[in-house]
Amino acid sequence: MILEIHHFRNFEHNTFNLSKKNLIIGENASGKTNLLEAIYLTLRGKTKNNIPNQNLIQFSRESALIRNTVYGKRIEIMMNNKNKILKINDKKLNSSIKLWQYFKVFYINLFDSLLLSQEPKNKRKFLDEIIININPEKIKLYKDLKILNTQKNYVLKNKTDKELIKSYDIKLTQLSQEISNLREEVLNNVILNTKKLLKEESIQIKFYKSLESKEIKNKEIIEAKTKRNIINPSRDNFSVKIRNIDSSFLSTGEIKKFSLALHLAKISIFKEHNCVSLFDEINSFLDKANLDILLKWLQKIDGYVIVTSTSELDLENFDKIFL
Ligand SMILES: Nc1ncnc2c1ncn2[C@@H]1O[C@H](COP(=O)(O)OP(=O)(O)OP(=O)(O)O)[C@@H](O)[C@H]1O
Repeated sequence: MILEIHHFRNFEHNTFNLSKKNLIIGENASGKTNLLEAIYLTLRGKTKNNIPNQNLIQFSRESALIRNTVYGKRIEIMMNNKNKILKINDKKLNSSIKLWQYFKVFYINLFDSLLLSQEPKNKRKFLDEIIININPEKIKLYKDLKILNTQKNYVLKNKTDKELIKSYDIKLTQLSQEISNLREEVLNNVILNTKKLLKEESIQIKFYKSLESKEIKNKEIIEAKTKRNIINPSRDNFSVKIRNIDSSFLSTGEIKKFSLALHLAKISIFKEHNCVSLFDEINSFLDKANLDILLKWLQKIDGYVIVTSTSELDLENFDKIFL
């Protein structure tokens, strides 16, 4: 991977020649996160948290440019305060969604390493990212769901056309079931890999489907009262038990260990060679034994693996780059 960065955050003009496995070492504020953000931006057309352009362009500059040559593709992203222009092999891309077909990208940071202590929305996001990486066409399911949801909400607020609501419910039920089933399927794969990774641990993961929740039984009353559609998969969730103890009772170190194990298990579903996995300072709070288990697994991941840290890590065969 050859990464060229101009006027992006703390990088003035920098070129990085990255091999398949890299450990980026740098002090606080040396630019580790910015480097990973730059890579992610070229592979997804936006930063992980959708940061606006003006915060990405270097202070007092008008524009930023990043080029990335990876897996036989040359991606270029130029941004100014108003827009981003994305090119792939010198051809302009109108939608960044296309990038999902070319690359599988995973970016795990401190926030992701606390997944098990987070709200259900983030757990659904975790599963949806896997689904779309497996098959980018599935984005359409989520788009269709959003449209139907908005339309039904409009009907609920403005009319009392029961027949129309019924027809929306049929379509919404199908879509919700399809999304929940996909989530359950990918979660089962993640569980399998997590169990392989943490050989000695007893880990139980349970998936809850929205359409099987108790709210659905009182659908009519709730919808009449709130004027909002509840036939959707937005109450899907999963719970994790370790040695029969719910994850909410785990220590911070344990939450990190098991959350990272889930992320590593997720990435190891992808055996293709167009994967790029980025890990931003995931080693804090972990004791040596747990860190060793995770680093061992990390070394088995296919494709590009780029890890940042403020200090050396025991990663054999990783090239070291000092910022
Ligand atoms: N738009 C910008 N223009 C110039 N510099 C910026 C811009 N945005 C952020 N920075 C600076 O970039 C520097 C590096 O930030 P970054 O988050 O990449 O550091 P880091 O190496 O990940 O640090 P840490 O180890 O503390 O997480 C910071 O000093 C930050 O203030």
